[in-house]
Amino acid sequence: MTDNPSDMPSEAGWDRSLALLREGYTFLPRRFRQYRSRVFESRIMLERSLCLQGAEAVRFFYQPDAFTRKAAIPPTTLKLLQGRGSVQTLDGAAHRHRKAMFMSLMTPASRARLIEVFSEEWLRRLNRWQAEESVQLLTEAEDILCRAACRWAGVVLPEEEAQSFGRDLAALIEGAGSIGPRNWRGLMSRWRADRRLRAVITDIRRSGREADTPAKVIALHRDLSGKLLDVATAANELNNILRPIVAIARFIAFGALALHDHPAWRERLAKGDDAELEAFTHEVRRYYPFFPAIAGRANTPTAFTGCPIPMGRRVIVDIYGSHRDIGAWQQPERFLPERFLNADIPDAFLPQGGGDHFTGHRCAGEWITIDVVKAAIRHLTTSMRYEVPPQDLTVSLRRMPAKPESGFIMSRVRSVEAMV
Ligand code: HEM
Repeated sequence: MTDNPSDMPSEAGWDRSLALLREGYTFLPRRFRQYRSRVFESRIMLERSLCLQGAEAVRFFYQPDAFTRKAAIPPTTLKLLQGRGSVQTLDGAAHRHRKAMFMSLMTPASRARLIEVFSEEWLRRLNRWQAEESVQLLTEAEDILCRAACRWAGVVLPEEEAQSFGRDLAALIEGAGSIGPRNWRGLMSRWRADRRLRAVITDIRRSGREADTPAKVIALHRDLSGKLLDVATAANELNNILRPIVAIARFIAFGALALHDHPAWRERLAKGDDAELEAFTHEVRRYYPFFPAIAGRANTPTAFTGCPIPMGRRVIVDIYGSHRDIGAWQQPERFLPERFLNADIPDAFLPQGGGDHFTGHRCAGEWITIDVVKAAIRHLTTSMRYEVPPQDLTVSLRRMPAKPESGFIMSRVRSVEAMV
């Protein structure tokens, strides 16, 4: 392990961005292994960047106010994900103030309401699935989640627009980890989604709608100087709760894959033990690849295990590799939900960031994600029966964001209710 600056491995030569795109989730872990170090320097996205892995790196990176997310990721990725002027691009008091607004949408009652509409949409769709020969879970879950998210947030969509809006939000996620056509499609979707959501914000402000929906909370939020957010920023923040809810479809598809690969767990979960369901959900978020890494820039000069980090230096924390780190996990290559039963959650677990939800940049929607994945797994194990026909269920580590290749196809879907 590297403990002093002179030992820090450094990749000399050319920029490694193309290698990163080619190697996907394996880019960082491969180099940590090769250098036998939890820190190395490389030139990525045209800039010297320090790459870190493991529990100590997570604790270091998530020290309060240590790293800004400003200009830390390429503009094309930022545009498809959090967007300019979003909570993620803020720091200090301005960040905490905006983050408090997001966290006010994450109360137990608000989360329960989302799960209620999610389950209604799922069961409605289940009726339709019974008439189909087969369905693809990933795209179906994206559509269900878009409808549920809009109902929960108070974004009213005519039926004929609901599906295309869901597709646009899904295209933002699909395009974020790539260059070329997938990214361009995402940019077009971004333009359409922005236009639609700006109209929603303007309408709420004009009509002064009564119900306290998340969309209204965002539309009427005031910054620290008491001013409403400009319409584009408010629409962007509304997108920042809708799009990531649609993104949960990936964890649902991975959850279905895990049930398929581990039938003993399907039986265990059908008994409805909440602690087991939660452990299974955490293991799905650990085991399967989603966000590969988190990037930030040092707010002040600092050092990691003796390696100096000048102010402004980009630091990249490896999520996928930290989830497979043998220093933090026993048998990390195996899918073992038991590891989360009656055990503290290790610091090296950061599928949605680390640190504090309220004061740091940790994902505002982590609790919602856990709730939704649990609800979906509950439906897959108790509300329905289905077959898994032959298909390509491989998960390519070169494709970001990853997914089961076939999107997880289910056939002969039957509602348990219809069977009794
Ligand atoms: C689908 C699963 C999700 C994944 C994998 C995910 C992942 C992440 C990650 C890695 C971060 C960055 C943390 C950092 O910069 O340190 C983040 C931030 C964020 N996420 Fe999520 N997220 C998910 C779902 C959600 C949901 C459902 C919502 C809202 C309903 C949400 C809203 C946000 C917001 C607002 C931020 C910015 C927080 C800040 O900068 O303070 N995410 N998420």
